[in-house]
Amino acid sequence: MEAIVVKNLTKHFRKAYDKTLKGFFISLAKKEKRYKEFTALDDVSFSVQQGESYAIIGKNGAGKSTLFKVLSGIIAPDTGSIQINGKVAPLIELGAGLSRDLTGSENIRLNCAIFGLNKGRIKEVYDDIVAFSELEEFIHTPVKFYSSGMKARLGFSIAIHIDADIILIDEVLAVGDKDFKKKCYAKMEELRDAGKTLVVVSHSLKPLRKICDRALILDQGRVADVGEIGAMLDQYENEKKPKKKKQKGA
Ligand SMILES: Nc1ncnc2c1ncn2[C@@H]1O[C@H](COP(=O)(O)OP(=O)(O)OP(=O)(O)O)[C@@H](O)[C@H]1O
Repeated sequence: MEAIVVKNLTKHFRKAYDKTLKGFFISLAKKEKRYKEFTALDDVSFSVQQGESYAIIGKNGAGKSTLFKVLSGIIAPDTGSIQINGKVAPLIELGAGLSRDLTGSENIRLNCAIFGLNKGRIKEVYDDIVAFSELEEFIHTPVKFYSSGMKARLGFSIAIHIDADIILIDEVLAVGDKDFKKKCYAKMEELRDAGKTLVVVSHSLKPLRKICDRALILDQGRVADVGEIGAMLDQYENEKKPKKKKQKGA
């Protein structure tokens, strides 16, 4: 059975030509268009099977984060449909979902409640969340004083403990230290083996080879290819390599 079915998603953004105040008034006086339409997602369709570990790869600006935001319901697509079968834990932006003025501890309780855990279940998972995040010393400190790595630890730890069926992970591990990243990748393998569905965006391709079953390559908002992880990463890495200039006389 499919965990996620995405059909013909399109998302446009408006980009300002000239963001200065002067530019704004000049274009207003000239009755010019002040924005150009930019297509971040262009007719994107794919599906993720339940229990599958799925990578989304692509260059900077390819549309990966936009796709994740649409999948998590943070932004609406212009056209297309998304069907999600199961409870989603979105881990999409560093610190997203964490309230700056609340402590780590308060954020854990708040997020667990938002994701539907009852008091008893929150009590059960609370210690595991704190232990996995390794933030025991800072758990009563407001999150606004956390470093980006600390926020990533807390966010990841909450996301994997809220009894979700589908976990969306967007590059949040980029800021973590080496040991914590290793621990997270091992956890992701464990979650996959336990039958959870994972959708991962990362520029660190090596761990994806181990964790994921399939990958989708996004290129300028379009699906360039979908296939088995090894083949997709090889294809993507080869395309990324700068082409060697031909030697004269060669
Ligand atoms: N809110 C927005 N308003 C205008 N343009 C946006 C907005 N969000 C994203 N974009 C544009 O959409 C394009 C895709 O951005 P997105 O962040 O989805 O790419 P990405 O593949 O995640 O890139 P990266 O690997 O650098 O994180 C970019 O050109 C970006 O500037």
